[in-house]
Amino acid sequence: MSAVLKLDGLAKSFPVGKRLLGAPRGLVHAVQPVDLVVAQGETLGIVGESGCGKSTLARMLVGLLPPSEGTIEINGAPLDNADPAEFGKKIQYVFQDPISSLNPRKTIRQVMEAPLKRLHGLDRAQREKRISEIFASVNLREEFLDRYPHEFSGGQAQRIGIARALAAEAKILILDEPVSALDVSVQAQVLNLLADLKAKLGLTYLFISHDLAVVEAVSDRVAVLYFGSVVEVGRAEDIFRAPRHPYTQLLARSAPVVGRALSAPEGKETELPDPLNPPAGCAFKARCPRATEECGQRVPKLEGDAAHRVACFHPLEG
Ligand SMILES: Nc1ncnc2c1ncn2[C@@H]1O[C@H](COP(=O)(O)OP(=O)(O)OP(=O)(O)O)[C@@H](O)[C@H]1O
Repeated sequence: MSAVLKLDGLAKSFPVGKRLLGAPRGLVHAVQPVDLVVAQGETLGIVGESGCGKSTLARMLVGLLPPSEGTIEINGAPLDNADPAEFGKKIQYVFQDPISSLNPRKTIRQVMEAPLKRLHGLDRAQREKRISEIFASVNLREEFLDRYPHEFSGGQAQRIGIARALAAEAKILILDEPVSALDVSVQAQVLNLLADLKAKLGLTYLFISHDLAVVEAVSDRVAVLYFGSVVEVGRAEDIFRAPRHPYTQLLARSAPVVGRALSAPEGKETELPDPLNPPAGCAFKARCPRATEECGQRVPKLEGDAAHRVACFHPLEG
């Protein structure tokens, strides 16, 4: 497996309750040190409930947030946080709601031209040619180029979001809930388009979603996030059919229907722990049917073979 993306101890904490002078009142550990390797051409799904750190992880990966710790490597070279253009050529972000991520006063042509000028220094004729090619590849008509973001339906807007990401010529796309805001019929079209583009252009995807059915359908492997940590990672079919972490099992049971959002699973407690006062030991123990005293004493490490790793002292048989 050739690793195209490698995260080493990548973590983010936010100081909260900052006083004018002096130290903050506390730290929210939004993402605890994460180690992950993504292979060339792979789709890695990232699932977890609201608040588990998905967006924070995604924003670090595209250089929108500096990590507190750890490194991001692409093809063996660490990314330099101080050089956003370099980031942009390697990793791009596709937002859940592309319309609100676009400047409402810019035409789609201006939106598309920006990365071609800034990242690749193309002249006008080269830009026009490239935009035509990209628009054809995402099945958008060129007459759309002179319109403004609000003039598009959800599905068209998401194609524009994808087209903009492709303009940077990055080979890794972070897809953050890319179809969650779309009707189910349009979701399928956008997912098919993403699959075609991946095959044609040799892309690698990180697909973030709280919709387990979608993640299962598109992912080769899946990482399950809980309270800022990866608690299980493995092949998609193993994660959903033979989960080893009790949290993954609860998730899989709580979202059996296509398109159904991942709701807080039923357990002893349904709340995530307080991020300002994280519990000792395993963060899932208060909700876990298998918890023992040991779980309150130490934090379980992500262990297992390369194909399937789980952070649990009492994993299921799978
Ligand atoms: N700028 C910030 N300052 C303080 N805390 C933050 C900040 N951004 C995120 N957090 C906290 O970090 C944790 C992870 O948030 P994050 O938005 O990454 O989760 P998420 O899984 O993407 O949730 P959602 O699906 O609701 O977007 C949460 O406890 C959140 O409150």
